[in-house]
Amino acid sequence: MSIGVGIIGTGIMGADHARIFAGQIAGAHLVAISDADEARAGAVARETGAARATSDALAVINDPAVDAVLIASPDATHADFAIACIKAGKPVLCEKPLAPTAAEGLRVIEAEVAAGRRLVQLGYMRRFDPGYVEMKGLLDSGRYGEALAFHCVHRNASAPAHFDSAAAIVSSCGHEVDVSRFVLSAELASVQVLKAKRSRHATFDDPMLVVFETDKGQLVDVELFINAQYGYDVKGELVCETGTISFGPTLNTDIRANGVHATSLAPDWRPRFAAAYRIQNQAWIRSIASGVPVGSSAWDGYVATTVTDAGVKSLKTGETVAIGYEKRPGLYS
Ligand SMILES: NC(=O)C1=CN([C@@H]2O[C@H](COP(=O)(O)OP(=O)(O)OC[C@H]3O[C@@H](n4cnc5c(N)ncnc54)[C@H](O)[C@@H]3O)[C@@H](O)[C@H]2O)C=CC1
Ligand SMILES: O=C1[C@@H](O)[C@H](O)[C@@H](O)[C@H](O)[C@H]1O
Repeated sequence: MSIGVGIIGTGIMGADHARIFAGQIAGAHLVAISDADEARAGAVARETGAARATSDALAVINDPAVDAVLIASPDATHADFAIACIKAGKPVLCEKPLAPTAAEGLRVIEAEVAAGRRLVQLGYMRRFDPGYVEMKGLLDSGRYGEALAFHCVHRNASAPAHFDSAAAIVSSCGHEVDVSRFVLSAELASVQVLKAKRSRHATFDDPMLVVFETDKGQLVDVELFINAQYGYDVKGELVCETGTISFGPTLNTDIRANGVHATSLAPDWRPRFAAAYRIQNQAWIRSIASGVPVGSSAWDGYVATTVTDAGVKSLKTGETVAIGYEKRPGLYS
């Protein structure tokens, strides 16, 4: 059986997901595409072979030929569309974040708990990135002892027009929140956000250093630099008791010339995490067929928003903020 997929939002990410579904995913076919800009939806539908294009997201969710929905519209729309999918009984792969704040994210948890089954997967695709997966596997093997600290670097070439300091914490650093919980199998207990000297290319606090302490006493530090100019660069180094684990170079081209040895960098996240998006989307389709959820759940999405809420609070004061969570419902145990 082939699963009919509908996509909401066909900007940078939605169009990329549509191309991934059109060319690289088994067991699924594109049915309907929506974007507030109908012409944009139409262009992506023509390019990817989706049957229908509309400006009405709810028409996609309620389309009888759509079995599952991918949400790639702006952050503030995610919770309402995810809840509409849950009410329609349709599995949904919702781009991160679950919502801009934990209060909004909790509404999705309530809807899913009321439905009594897991329908939401969050698009924290780093859980499918071969580098992070291997890092977690090596840590879990026990060969290097306990993880003590996790150094992370998250640099973008330039910020989208709508970005500010809080968006950098929610939308960019949210990835490190999710992937450090995944790699370390730990919860984040506190956060402190420190502002570095502001780059003259930035209109908000950039770079920032975000420091978390886990419930196991480990430190996770994230250099967040959204206007780094030179390219997209994501790094991670795990410091363990008897060794360190980091993932390899980000792109494939390796140049030796003029006395310099250089590795090319992606301009943004799409080429850097191409494998992760493809593996994530394929895993989502398989999980719909098998009924076994994979990846980040709505609960993981709620946790990430709770952590980033605390980060935004720390941003204002510079103080360390303790992070408190709601009780985890049995659906997510
Ligand atoms: N997992 C990842 O690595 C990444 C995830 N994202 C997430 O993906 C989402 C989309 O980001 P981008 O594609 O960069 O944004 P974008 O601005 O390029 O695209 C958003 C699209 O949604 C459309 N839209 C707005 N309201 C809508 C509505 N009510 N119904 C249907 N369409 C609507 C807009 O017209 C636009 O075409 C965001 O939530 C963002 O946080 C973005 C970049 C990378
Ligand atoms: O999710 C993403 C963007 O929204 C965000 O703006 C970037 O910083 C991330 O690297 C990318 O993966």
